[in-house]
Amino acid sequence: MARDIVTRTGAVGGLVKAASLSSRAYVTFLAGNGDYVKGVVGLAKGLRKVNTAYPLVVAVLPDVPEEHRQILIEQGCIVREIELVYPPENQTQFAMAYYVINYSKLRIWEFVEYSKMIYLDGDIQVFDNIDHLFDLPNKYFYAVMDCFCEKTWSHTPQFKIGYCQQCPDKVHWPQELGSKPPLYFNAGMFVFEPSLPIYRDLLRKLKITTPTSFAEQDFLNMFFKDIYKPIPNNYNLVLAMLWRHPENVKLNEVKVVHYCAAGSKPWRYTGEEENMDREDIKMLVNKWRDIYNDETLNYNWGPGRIAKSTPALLTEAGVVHYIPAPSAA
Ligand SMILES: O=c1ccn([C@@H]2O[C@H](COP(=O)(O)OP(=O)(O)O)[C@@H](O)[C@H]2O)c(=O)[nH]1
Ligand SMILES: OC[C@H]1O[C@H](O[C@@H]2[C@@H](O)[C@H](O)[C@@H](O)[C@H](O)[C@@H]2O)[C@H](O)[C@@H](O)[C@H]1O
Ligand SMILES: [Mn+2]
Repeated sequence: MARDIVTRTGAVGGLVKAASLSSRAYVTFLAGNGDYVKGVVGLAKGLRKVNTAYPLVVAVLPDVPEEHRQILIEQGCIVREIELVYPPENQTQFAMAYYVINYSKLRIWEFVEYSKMIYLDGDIQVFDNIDHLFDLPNKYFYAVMDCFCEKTWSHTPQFKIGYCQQCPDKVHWPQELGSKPPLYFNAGMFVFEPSLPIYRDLLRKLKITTPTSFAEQDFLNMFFKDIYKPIPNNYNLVLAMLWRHPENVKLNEVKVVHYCAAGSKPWRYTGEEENMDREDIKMLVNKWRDIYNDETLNYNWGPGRIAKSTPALLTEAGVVHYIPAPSAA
């Protein structure tokens, strides 16, 4: 492939193009001026801890303040501003009101300077190296299957009859409901190839698609249903799996944890919500915090210049804001 490009577009252009075609990166998404920036800092440090060979790109909406962008740059992230993507006018009750901003995740298909990317939500942590996923065959969309058993799914036929793709033999899909729903992925983590034609097709189709409760996750499932390939739960442990399908979880083999259950965001965890007093949840929250607070995982800018510590987690006196001073070096 790279050789073809060099002959077609001349040596220099071709080499540059070939180089970019082989470039890979992790990418996450950050919106607002709230505390999700801590999630992204934790993710950056977690990827460093597992010695990934690839950078972390952060797609930020315009409302992410300069102070937060600086914190991310300080931690070695590549910060790229993206524009908001509005869903079509709708009366949809999203499962979470703020899901409306999640459509902006679609902008990452425009990052064509990368040949392959792994998208990770800001509330995800990577505890084992997953760089090998970049070598999965191209032209497919890889992600972990979601679970339909949380009450966030109570509006769906699956939930109402107790059907879940995580245990398809427990409650069979009844004929009278028509064909079984296609395999459905959690959009907190996926392996994809940026592409302008796909990007344009996504935005064009979004304009004519009625939004539904899981916002861009539902839309991405519709859009990629013909090329979606499930990967093992170990690559995106949706926390609810621990109490909904414990038989499908081997905690010591889990590589990626997705803190998406209500009350589980480690940077604001109090332990008060349902299931949050479980020992496995407490262990996973502490694992995330250990990485977040580990100063040795701060970005190393070279001799004598290590990134300063990250914004402190909630302290008794409330959040301690950290504003990185411009470096002397
Ligand atoms: O105020 C917000 C809400 C969401 N997000 C981003 O959007 C992703 C999806 O939202 P969330 O993870 O909360 O959804 P869940 O996976 O819990 O349903 C987050 O991980 C962040 O990357 C953000 O940056 N700021
Ligand atoms: O905007 C829709 C969101 O939908 C997904 O979260 C949901 C979903 O996984 C449900 O199945 C769970 O029950 C629920 O807890 C969880 O929040 C993605 O994680 C997130 O990135 C984002 O796409
Ligand atoms: Mn999430």
